[in-house]
Amino acid sequence: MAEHRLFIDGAYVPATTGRMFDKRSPVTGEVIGRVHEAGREDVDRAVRAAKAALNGPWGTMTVQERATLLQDLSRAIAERSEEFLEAEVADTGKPKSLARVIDIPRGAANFATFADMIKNLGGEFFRTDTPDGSHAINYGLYRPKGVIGVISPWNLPLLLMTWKVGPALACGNTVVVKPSEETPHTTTLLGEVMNAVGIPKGVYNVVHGFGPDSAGEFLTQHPLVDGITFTGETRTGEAIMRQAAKGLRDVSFELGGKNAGIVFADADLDKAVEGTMRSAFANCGQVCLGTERVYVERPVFDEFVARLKAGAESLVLGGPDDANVGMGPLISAEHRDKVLSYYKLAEDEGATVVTGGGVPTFGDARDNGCFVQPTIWTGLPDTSRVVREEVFGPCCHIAPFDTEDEAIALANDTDYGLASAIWTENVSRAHRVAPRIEVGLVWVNSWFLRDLRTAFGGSKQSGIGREGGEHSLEFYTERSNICVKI
Ligand SMILES: NC(=O)c1ccc[n+]([C@@H]2O[C@H](COP(=O)([O-])OP(=O)(O)OC[C@H]3O[C@@H](n4cnc5c(N)ncnc54)[C@H](O)[C@@H]3O)[C@@H](O)[C@H]2O)c1
Ligand SMILES: O=C/C=C/C=C(\O)C(=O)O
Repeated sequence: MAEHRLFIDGAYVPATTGRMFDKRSPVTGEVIGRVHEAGREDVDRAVRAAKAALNGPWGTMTVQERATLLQDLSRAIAERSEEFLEAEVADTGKPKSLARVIDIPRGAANFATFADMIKNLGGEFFRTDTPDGSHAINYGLYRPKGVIGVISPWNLPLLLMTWKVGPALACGNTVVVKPSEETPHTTTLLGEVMNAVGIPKGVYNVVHGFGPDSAGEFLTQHPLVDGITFTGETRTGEAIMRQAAKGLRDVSFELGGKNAGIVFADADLDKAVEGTMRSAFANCGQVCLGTERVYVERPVFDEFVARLKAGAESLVLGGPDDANVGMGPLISAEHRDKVLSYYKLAEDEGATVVTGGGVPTFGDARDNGCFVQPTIWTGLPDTSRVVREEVFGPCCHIAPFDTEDEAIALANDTDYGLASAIWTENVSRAHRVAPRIEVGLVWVNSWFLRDLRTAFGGSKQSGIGREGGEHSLEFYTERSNICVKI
């Protein structure tokens, strides 16, 4: 059975608490790992190691040397991709067919992309006239922010953790990562790769544990942590922001969503159905960008609902190794209880259950896992909780609309502002509607199509700040302006 220790100052160490917690398989419910739970003392050691590493060989490396190391790291992840794949699917239960094309390659790309970008980071320059008839020159420089606390979730563990660690290291910072308690494996494994390629000790540290009164809180409260980057639930973001307020530490947050898909009658319905299938059910609906509200123009409403229903009912459910499987389990029994509570609530609120709404039976060990049926509802009012709250499961509600303005108003009628997908073949309409959706990311005739140079993040309660491309470099650095009187 896998045992996940902490990774501090380049070495795997047990937690000083002596405590461990179980990691269960979402596919069968069996215990598949034991995880060391870091205490305040362990987190303090990790943060101090990260602080010290800023002044070690890492701190004096040239940008070119750092970028070369990160390219080596990216290649090493790709070379060990089968190992990362096994670790990721064991923790999450997601299909290998998905993790092989999304999670693991992005783990490698997140280092390569920012290794390239950092080499081209320029700066601003101004020539300033002075009253004595001479002038001054002002130029901007970037420094690493310092020790970055990285708190990551369980839905895309390696992808989302490296999305932060990649640019943080490219900018010369050091990190202490607290991965989700549900998915400790790939973050721990990455420590081996860091050592193998020669990233100096103390640059990458991992502490395991939970949030409140555990490693997450100890890390975000630590006074030597200079910045905190967090992906997870909106309510957790609020708690972390309070913790970061002490000492005025900077935060970058990627939070929840209640994302709308808008399907116009002029859409290519094949594309719209295929895209909505992925956005609602991929990763068992556990993607922050996923579509949980679909608005469909009335003339194609019935056909769209029927085709999405057929698609959902054709999905094969099961474990990671079966190539026919299109949907795995939810992450945990606890999360399944939450999702099933929304399935029940939808019925209590008067939904028509188009398909699903329950738990599949397999007649084997998977019955002890965390599977739920892909589920589609219609008929709920805009005020219902199921239409307003993030479920984070394989489900969506579909409602009709009659006009473009109505579709935009419905899409914007939410506390969240992460992403949206618009389906139309009318290019003018696409450009007219997309800017009016109050979200950080709008996809037209696609979903989760990523270019890592672009701004990524959410408005309203979906986040604070943007990461991606130059936005990541902005968050993970401090600027100095140097003013030289001539
Ligand atoms: N916007 C995005 O890019 C994005 C991406 C992925 C997931 N998400 C969101 O993440 C959520 C699902 O992930 P989750 O359930 O792991 O989220 P979560 O907020 O429960 O946990 C995320 C991390 O925060 C830690 N944590 C919890 N309480 C803490 C505290 N008080 N102090 C410090 N750390 C604490 C957890 O241990 C975990 O590592 C969904 O809401 C989803 O929308 C958003
Ligand atoms: O579940 C949320 C997915 C987030 C994806 C990214 O942060 C990304 O693709 O960089």
